[in-house]
Amino acid sequence: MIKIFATEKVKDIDKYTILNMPIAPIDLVEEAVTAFVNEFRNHYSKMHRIVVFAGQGNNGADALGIARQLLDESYKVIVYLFNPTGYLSPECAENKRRLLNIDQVEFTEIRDNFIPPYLSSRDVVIDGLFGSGLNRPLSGGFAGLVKYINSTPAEIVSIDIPSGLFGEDNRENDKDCIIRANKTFTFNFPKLSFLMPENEVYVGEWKVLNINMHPQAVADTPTNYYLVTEEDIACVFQPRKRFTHKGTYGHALLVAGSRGKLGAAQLSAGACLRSGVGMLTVHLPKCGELMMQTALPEAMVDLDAHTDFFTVAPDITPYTTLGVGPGLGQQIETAVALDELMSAVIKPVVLDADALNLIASNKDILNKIPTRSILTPHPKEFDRLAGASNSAYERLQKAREFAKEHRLCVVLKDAYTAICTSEGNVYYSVCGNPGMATAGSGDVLTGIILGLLAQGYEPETAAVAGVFLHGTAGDLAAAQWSERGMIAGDLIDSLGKAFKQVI
Ligand SMILES: NC(=O)C1=CN([C@@H]2O[C@H](COP(=O)(O)OP(=O)(O)OC[C@H]3O[C@@H](n4cnc5c(N)ncnc54)[C@H](OP(=O)(O)O)[C@@H]3O)[C@@H](O)[C@H]2O)[C@H](O)CC1
Ligand SMILES: [K+]
Repeated sequence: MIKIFATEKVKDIDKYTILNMPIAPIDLVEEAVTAFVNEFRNHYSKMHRIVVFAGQGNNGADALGIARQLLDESYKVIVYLFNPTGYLSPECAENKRRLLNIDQVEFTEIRDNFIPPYLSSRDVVIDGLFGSGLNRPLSGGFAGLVKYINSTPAEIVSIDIPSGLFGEDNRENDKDCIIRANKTFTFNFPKLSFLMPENEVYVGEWKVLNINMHPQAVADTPTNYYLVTEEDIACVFQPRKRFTHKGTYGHALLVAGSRGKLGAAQLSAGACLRSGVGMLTVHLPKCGELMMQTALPEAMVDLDAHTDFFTVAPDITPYTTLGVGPGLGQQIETAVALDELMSAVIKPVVLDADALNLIASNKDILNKIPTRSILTPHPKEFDRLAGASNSAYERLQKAREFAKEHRLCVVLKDAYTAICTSEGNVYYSVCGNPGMATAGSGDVLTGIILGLLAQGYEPETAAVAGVFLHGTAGDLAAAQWSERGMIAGDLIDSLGKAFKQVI
């Protein structure tokens, strides 16, 4: 897991690193500078003019160091250092001194008035005005400068974080006074704000660059936010032992489908079967029998009394666990049957789609859901459950509270899906792609998580690993069929390869 720290915690990690590595602050900056230049070189040739904007703190120190290293490599660079208060951090002052050692460097230090340079689409701006030390929204001259840079056609690359953007909560920020970068190269871990859809316009494409941090400081510094890596998922899975049988791997019950939405049941069931489950029974309205038995001979079918939708809670004794929701519909009889079903279960279940919509309009059911159950809402479904939010950040905080209050695991689906556990932790998966924004994709995720839960994985593990495998399958499907050409069924077809890649 990569820990995602609040920006103020980074300072503590820096301090610990400087004291215990030991490494001098100026050398830490130089590491950041080298990491940035190594990445920058891969994207921008010497054909571009590089215009560096540096601030007074260590983000500015990075910027001045980057200017120096790029000049050493014969890039054409001009540098503006903004120093309205006349104070530079020690590392910034030292990097200014080192930069000025270079003959004929084009360097301007601005104390008050500033006439901005003309910037064309061939220029690349390096934004090193403010980094993790930003402590209030930009105003005055800095706000004007940021607005000017944004108004030009120049490409913008931000150091660590776009200037003006906070690392976490931007609800109170002035949205016009934030650099709109094309790329952000950030140090050691993504900032939480990078994972919010509303900030994509500022962050652009982002990449984490590793610089030395003391491992003990990283290990000891607490956080509630984590980025899941392939290695984390690889070690979750136990090898399947030779002397095992289908009973070893659980018997899942999927309650899904209604007339016109039977495909959701089929997709979810297919994904569940491809996730290593021992047996799967699908509880369906009568109209789904032929389709399910034909499309998925591996699945067993348990028929509802009704022809078109779910009306009678099945006996759950034979099953290890159950998943409810894909394509279920929202009939009153379905709500009653769901209520009955939730009253009968005691072990964690997976709830998705219409199961969540029914719960949103019949909140009593919420109290009947077994603790540590997994809910997989997309943003609109979550808003129906917990009330509307003005931003993804606000929704995330609500999802954390909701998960803690109801002792559930909330999988908030989005470009970067957040898994919020009842302990208040959030696990992010950043694999997957916009090709997965297609009908049935969520049904597939429900099936995967159900399959893992039935095999006995802890609910939070099943949720995290399920989301990761789903995203990996999505990336494999996009590689084969393209983001536009892929459909949800391709995710199921790619699941086997996803397991092979991850484990
Ligand atoms: N481990 C790492 O990740 C490393 C990161 N590095 C780089 O260092 C910066 C963080 O540097 P820091 O000096 O802490 O902060 P900033 O450069 O962002 O600037 C802070 C100064 O800015 C002033 N400030 C804050 N908000 C505003 C504002 N809205 N308007 C004007 N001025 C503002 C603040 O001073 P005040 O006294 O006015 O509050 C600070 O002086 C990190 O982002 C990386 O780029 C290192 O290179 C090494 C390790
Ligand atoms: K910056």
